[in-house]
Amino acid sequence: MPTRVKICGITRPLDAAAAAAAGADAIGLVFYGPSPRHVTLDAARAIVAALPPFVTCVGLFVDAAPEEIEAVLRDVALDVLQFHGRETPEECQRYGRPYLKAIAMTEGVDVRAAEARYASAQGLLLDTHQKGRPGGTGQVFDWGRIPGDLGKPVILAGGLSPANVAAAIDQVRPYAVDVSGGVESAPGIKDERRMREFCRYAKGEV
Ligand SMILES: O=C(O)c1ccccc1NCC(=O)[C@H](O)[C@H](O)COP(=O)(O)O
Repeated sequence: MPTRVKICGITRPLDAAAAAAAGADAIGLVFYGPSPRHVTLDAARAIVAALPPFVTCVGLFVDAAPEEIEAVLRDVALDVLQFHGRETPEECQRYGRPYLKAIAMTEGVDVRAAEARYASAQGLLLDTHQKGRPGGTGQVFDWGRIPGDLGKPVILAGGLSPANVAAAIDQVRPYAVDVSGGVESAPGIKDERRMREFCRYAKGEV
């Protein structure tokens, strides 16, 4: 089975359609105000409407209030939630949707303990840790810190690009790869050619 690809931080309907055409299995919408990739409810609805069938839409939150998440869920057809903050497992699962828990790959992180704690998660998204930046850092972390015997699907994130995604997959063997800055021409603006390249390398087509 080829490695799945999630392209995160989509802010425009045309980028969503281009991501799907490039071969992305999922796209991510950032509902976190301080991010340059933050989307409004109107933008999110338009992006979802631009997606063909069978492309998963993931909504991303950072310690958001439940009322905020519920308001998004009422308006936007999200398939999966992704939590990048200090949300507890109970907070992640209260919406009755599948969810991914992002784990910041700090020096001393215990990924196995995180896996046990977030037993209800559909998968773990392992991302670079940078103080004050809960995601979208554009930086790679040391993939050697990922235990090889995790039971849950691993979504590898952090500084991936067409240039390094094949090596990352070779070393980590993740369930999926997640990219944002590595396929952009500017924050929040995706580059069609880079998305195509990324998907081809991730799926072993080159
Ligand atoms: O993308 C953001 O701006 C962002 C802000 C706050 C929390 C998460 C955010 N992105 C989450 C993602 O899933 C990114 O794709 C992931 O962090 C990798 O980003 P990059 O290193 O730029 O590929």
